[in-house]
Amino acid sequence: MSKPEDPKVTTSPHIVKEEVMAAGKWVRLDKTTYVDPAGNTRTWESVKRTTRRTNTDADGVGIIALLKRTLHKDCVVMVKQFRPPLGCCSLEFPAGLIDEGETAEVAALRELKEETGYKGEVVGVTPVTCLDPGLSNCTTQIVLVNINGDDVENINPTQQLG
Ligand SMILES: Nc1nc(=O)[nH]c2c1ncn2[C@H]1C[C@H](O)[C@@H](COP(=O)(O)OP(=O)(O)O)O1
Repeated sequence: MSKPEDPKVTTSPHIVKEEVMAAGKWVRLDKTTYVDPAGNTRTWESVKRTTRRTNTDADGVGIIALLKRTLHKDCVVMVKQFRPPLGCCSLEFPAGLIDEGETAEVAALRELKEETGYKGEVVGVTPVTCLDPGLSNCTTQIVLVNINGDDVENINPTQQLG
């Protein structure tokens, strides 16, 4: 039993090792062994994407795109798509993985064009965020984009999905 005069043990939490439990083409499941802040060695089941590019901290981008047109209220552009992990359609911000050599800004404009047909202009980018850190190290940057809806290129936008 510790006595009041005992020095308090402090530990910087850290990873000890990661073992692959299952691996697919897009994601893998790791057993992560780590030391917690109290100094206890524990394990955690962690999901990781296999596709993260070199020289980037973010796996993907989410795009908040504002469609601006003369004599119209501004609209936020959303996409509806079937999401296999959910087993149903999801209404969501346009999004996608960052390709090799792309910045978050470049990836955002490419994904916006592919998913909505709109040509946009980047007006802001967030730092890297992790949306579900208890499950996965998957990270995202949110990119803010304006779309000039009066531009002739944006009058009849067409998805360009592969
Ligand atoms: N977790 C995934 N499982 C898959 O079987 N396939 C996946 C996963 N994540 C991405 N992909 C595939 C699906 C697309 O062909 C490409 C690009 O995806 P992304 O850029 O993320 O675009 P969205 O489908 O709009 O998210 O990767």
